[in-house]
Amino acid sequence: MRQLYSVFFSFKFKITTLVIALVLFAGIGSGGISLLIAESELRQVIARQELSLLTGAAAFIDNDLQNKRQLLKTVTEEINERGLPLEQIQALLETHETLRDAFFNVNAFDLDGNLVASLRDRRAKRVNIAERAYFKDTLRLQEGVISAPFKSALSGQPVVVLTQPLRDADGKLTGILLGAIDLLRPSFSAQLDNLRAGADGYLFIVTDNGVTVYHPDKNRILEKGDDQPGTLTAAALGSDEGWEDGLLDDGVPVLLVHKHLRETDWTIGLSYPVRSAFASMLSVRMRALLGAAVLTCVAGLFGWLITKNLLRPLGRLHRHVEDISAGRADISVFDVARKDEFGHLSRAFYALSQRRERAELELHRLATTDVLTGLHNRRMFDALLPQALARGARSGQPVGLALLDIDHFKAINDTLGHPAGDQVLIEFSRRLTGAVRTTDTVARLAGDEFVIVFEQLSSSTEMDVLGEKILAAMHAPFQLASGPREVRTSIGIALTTTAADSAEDIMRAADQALYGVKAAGRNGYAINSVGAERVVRVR
Ligand SMILES: Nc1nc2c(ncn2[C@@H]2O[C@H](COP(=O)(O)OP(=O)(O)OP(=O)(O)O)[C@@H](O)[C@H]2O)c(=O)[nH]1
Repeated sequence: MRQLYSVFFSFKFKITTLVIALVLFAGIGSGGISLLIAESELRQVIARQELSLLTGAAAFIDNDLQNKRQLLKTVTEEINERGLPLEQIQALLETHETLRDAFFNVNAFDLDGNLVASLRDRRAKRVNIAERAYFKDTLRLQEGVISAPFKSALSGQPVVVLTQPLRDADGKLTGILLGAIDLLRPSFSAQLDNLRAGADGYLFIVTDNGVTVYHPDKNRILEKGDDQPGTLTAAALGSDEGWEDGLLDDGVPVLLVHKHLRETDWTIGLSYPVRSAFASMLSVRMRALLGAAVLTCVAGLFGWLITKNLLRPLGRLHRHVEDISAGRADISVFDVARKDEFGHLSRAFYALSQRRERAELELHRLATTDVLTGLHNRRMFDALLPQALARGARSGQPVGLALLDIDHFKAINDTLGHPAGDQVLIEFSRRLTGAVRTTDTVARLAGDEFVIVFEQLSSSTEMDVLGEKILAAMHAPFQLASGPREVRTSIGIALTTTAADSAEDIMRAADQALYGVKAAGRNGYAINSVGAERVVRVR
């Protein structure tokens, strides 16, 4: 749990999360923008494609209406030119086979709107169309019109009629000729039924009043469509041609393409569900999302590996600091040659550690050195003596220890003052150090008490020479500020006899020897062996 917690808060985790977030942002951002652009382009392409399909359908209907109108006009002109009375029109109509193909029925009406001829049924019931708008319009305009779709009184079918005015030889109106188109008959709708947009798109035709002229669902023919803003009808009637987004009654989003017909006030529309219109785009989108997800995973993995690799020097630096703190390594492990930030950090740590090491050394020096003389102090001596004894025990060579006390030092202090006493102590130390080998250990124990440890003694007589040498070193008067001063010293020397002799043993023996020298009048040395009861007075 704790490990998991530290992973979450690790720099590595944060960087990796950042990398993934950036990749996601960039991926989704650029992918999304590309998809949007592509979708918008594709929408234009599809809409244009559908509009061209619709233009073809519109041209077909326009041509069909024009041909029918032309046919009706030709028959009307023939009637008018021949000055045929209304009662002879029935016979003439029956001679024109093409009328049967073009129209569901062709009728003639007199000026009162009464039926006078019917191509398909001579005995058709005598209907009156005087109140029909297309009848009135034809008489008023004295030219042919196309009616709004309506339910035929004769056939009961939804129809649209084309009219032409009939005239006598003098050019006076005598009635109208009317060609009916059955909106449910294949001759009108078959071609449109075949024109479909995809599997679930369809064509429809509405009049300017929003009445449905054609719809694949035949029940909707003659229905007045909802022309509220946002509906298919409103969109279709909105402009001459174009495309826009729409919604079906059941909320299905559709691409709506529409075009106004040339021959009449109808608009042909095409409703194409977005789902199938953009099926290829949607599949591209899915694949793009999948690709982005895979890319994100791969980027995350690479981000993790790269971050891990990049941060490796930081981990090493951390381990080095820990190792140095624990004393397992020294500061040379820092990689100060690196040129990057980790190099800067390593160099900073190196410098910091160097300063700390120097401070520690200084602290150690202060703790183990006698400030006045610069010799080892008592603490250091206590540490060094057992080491020297251990070395002697290993090599089998005796260890010698000389304990020194300046004779009547108190008198120097008392007569010449403390600073003169200090001067004597300093000069005494200098001469003492000069009289012995550099490998011998010289320390100031306290006040005017000094000690020397001798190692690797070749013979016990060597200590005699050393005693003499020290006495001789002090022989010349000390040059003090107050003038020259004789300084003498008493030396008690002890020698180890067995490897088991301890620091206390040899100190005690040296002390005994020193006591002996003092008792004998000072300014001399005596040698004692550890374990011996008698001090051998030498001088
Ligand atoms: N100037 C000076 N005096 C010190 C220092 N440390 C201790 N003393 C003095 O050294 C003297 C040591 O006196 P002792 O060793 O007891 O007396 P002594 O006169 O040497 O007598 P013997 O050793 O018996 O000859 C004392 O008076 C201390 O005050 C120091 O650092 N500087």
